[in-house]
Amino acid sequence: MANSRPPAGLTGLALLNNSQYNKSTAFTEDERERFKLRGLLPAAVSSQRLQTELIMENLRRKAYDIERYILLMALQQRNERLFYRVLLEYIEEIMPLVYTPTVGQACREFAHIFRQPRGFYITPTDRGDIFDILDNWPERDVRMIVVTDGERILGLGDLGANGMGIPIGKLALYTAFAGIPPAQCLPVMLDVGTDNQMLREDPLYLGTRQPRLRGADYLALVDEFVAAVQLRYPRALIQFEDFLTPNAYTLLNRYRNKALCFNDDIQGTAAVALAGVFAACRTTGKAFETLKILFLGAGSAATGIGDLVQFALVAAGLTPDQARKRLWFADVDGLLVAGREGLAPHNRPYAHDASPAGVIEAIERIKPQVLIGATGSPGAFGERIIRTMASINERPVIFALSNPTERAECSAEQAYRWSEGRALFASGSPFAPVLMNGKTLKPGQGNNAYIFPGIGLGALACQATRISDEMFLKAAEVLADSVADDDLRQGSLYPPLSQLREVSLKIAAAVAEVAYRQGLAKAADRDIRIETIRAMMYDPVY
Ligand SMILES: O=C([O-])CC(=O)C(=O)O
Ligand SMILES: [Mg+2]
Repeated sequence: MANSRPPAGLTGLALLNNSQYNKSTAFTEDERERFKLRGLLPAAVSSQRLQTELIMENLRRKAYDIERYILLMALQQRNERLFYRVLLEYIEEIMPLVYTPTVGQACREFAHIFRQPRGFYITPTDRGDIFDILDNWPERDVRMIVVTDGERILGLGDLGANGMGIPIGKLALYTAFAGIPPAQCLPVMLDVGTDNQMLREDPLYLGTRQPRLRGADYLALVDEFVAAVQLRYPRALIQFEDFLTPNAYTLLNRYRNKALCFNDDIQGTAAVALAGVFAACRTTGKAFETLKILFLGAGSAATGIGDLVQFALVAAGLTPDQARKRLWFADVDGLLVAGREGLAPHNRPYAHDASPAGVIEAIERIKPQVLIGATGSPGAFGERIIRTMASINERPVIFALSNPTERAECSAEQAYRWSEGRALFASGSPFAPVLMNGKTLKPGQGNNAYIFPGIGLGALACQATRISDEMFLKAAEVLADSVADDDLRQGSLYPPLSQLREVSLKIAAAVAEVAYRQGLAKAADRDIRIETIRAMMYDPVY
């Protein structure tokens, strides 16, 4: 879908200041005449190609990634199509700047690098008015909403209203990889306060300067938000992002059967991890249903993966009980076993009858083929843990999923070094290839960016009414099947980022198919071929 001509009457400086239609120096002679731009631009007529190179030249001149982030956000504010063109053409270089890891730093410093508002902010004082104030948003056809309350931003903790960088970054990926038009995307910050004292004391902090709203008042605010969205934007999909675990589960369970929504950290991360496990089976030759998996971390990402793996094991023929018994969880205090005090509800199904054990002892006892970290705790995979995994597995599968890079459980280099290059390693944030014994090993990026754009696109394409577990399982299968044998040989369990748009399309078509099969699709036209969906996608070319 090419972005069309400016609406009648949008001319002159107003056109140059409109990020959706601005082409800046690339307006042709003819357009300059028609749109009253003569005199407002230097004489040379540029092209989007040349402008792309200009952006890259300026970007590479900067000394810090945070400066590059600021440059790219400014570009997004003034020339949307150029921003997305740059992102798509230089994806390996740009994605780590607008997404993890740099977006993590951008959130930390959000108030200090603030230039212009973007997205929609809701505070406790808006109680009772949310439907009305949503009318202030200029777009009438919002389809994709990413909302956070900032309490668990990546592995960085409570960043309050600074967390707005995350919905903005996720939606940029929705447009780039799923072709959701920017005008249909809405980033939302539920600014219910922060318990991060340092932020509240920062004079530049831009959020509500009060302790977090909790309990019934919190739920009432989120209820009102979801209801207001359903009324204002009945076709919109709500993606919950970076909520702290208890709220993440509470909200998912509260709305999943009432609204078109999902939680990316629970369900998106689960599907990307499951896809990595499927792909690893292709390398190791082990049957998926014979695997045992140990999770380090007992938050929403870890148990989200556990729940989807269990679902997949049952789909592969195991009973729920047999499936659960293959999955073990540990945290800093060791194995989560039955009878341990203070177990959260989402952990209980996986707290098996066993004696307590530290992580190393647990690995020796359980002999898992797969170790998955979602702890937010850097260095959680120390040398002994990796070596123990490597001593019991020819090809140990090691996922260090915490973000950003500085929070990863171990680095790619460590996983390879401590396993003599045998580990099948993936991480949530990018790591550079590693040279080991003359062979280049390319770690894959096991990030939910491989999943959520396709889920969203598929759901919107068929006007899904709900997002189901089957959709995530299917997405994981499609993603695993998209990994080329060559990539597997180099150690990557995921396709290269450059294939994200194609992968998202394949996932979207598969998700729409599942939706029809499950009676969860409203669109009358059942023509869900990839080409039909491709034709709906936003194309940032002028
Ligand atoms: O944003 C990312 O890179 C992945 C993610 O959802 C998280 O770490 O919370
Ligand atoms: Mg997240």
